[in-house]
Amino acid sequence: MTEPLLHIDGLYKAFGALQATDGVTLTLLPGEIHALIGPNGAGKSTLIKQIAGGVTPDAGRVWFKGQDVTALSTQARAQAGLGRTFQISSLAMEATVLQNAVLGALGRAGSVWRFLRPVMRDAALVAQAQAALERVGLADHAATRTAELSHGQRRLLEVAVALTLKPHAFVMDEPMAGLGASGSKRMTTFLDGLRREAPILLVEHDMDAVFALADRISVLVYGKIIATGTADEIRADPLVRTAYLGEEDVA
Ligand SMILES: Nc1ncnc2c1ncn2[C@@H]1O[C@H](COP(=O)(O)OP(=O)(O)OP(=O)(O)O)[C@@H](O)[C@H]1O
Repeated sequence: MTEPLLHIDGLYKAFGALQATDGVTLTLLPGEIHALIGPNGAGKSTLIKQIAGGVTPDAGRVWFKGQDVTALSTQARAQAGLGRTFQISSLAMEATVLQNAVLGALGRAGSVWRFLRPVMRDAALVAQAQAALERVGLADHAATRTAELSHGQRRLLEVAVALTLKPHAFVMDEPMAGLGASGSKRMTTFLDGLRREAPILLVEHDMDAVFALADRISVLVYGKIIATGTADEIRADPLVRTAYLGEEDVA
């Protein structure tokens, strides 16, 4: 049997009386896009934060490439090859596109800001950043101030930033959010190709993208996974139809 790259084993997280994740177990296999869907407030972002670091689980373990990473910081998980894109932009808006990508390649943020000038003279880092920009189609915008990018371009830049660390797996929180039809299509095509190099755990509300891309879909409702399966299995699942997908969405 194929070993999962990422194995989430019984994760729990409560915020006061609210059980945001309630014993979530799932795997991410090499080469796949595993989409995680569910209504607003189901616990998807909390789960992603527990996987990538940032939210410490009350119980449960996160295994990445056979290693227990539950106690590792977000940065250590990123350095270990777990790439992440955020729901809310983590880009430095006043920096150029290339500078953001170089910060990504450095694997750190914030505190490194004051060292940015010397870092921009590091040829290897800059080359790594440029290669990532090339892959997402932003090479021509390297010198552009990030604030001047369109929303869709910023989303692609976030993916490029994550790519600079050459991740072995991705967790992505709503990469399609706010993209127009053409932006979504472009991102869908990009993610479709990316899965061969690094599997993707994809949290996404855009059902067209989810059903077009996902090898497997898990449905999270009130912090619990109520179903996992292929797009066809999920469409046909009566529990999912009742709990989440409107009949019109699955027709
Ligand atoms: N830091 C926090 N403190 C208190 N409650 C929180 C915190 N983070 C999340 N919650 C609550 O936990 C529940 C799950 O939230 P979460 O953001 O994980 O859901 P989600 O499925 O990602 O929702 P959406 O699709 O709207 O992004 C929600 O009721 C939310 O209000």
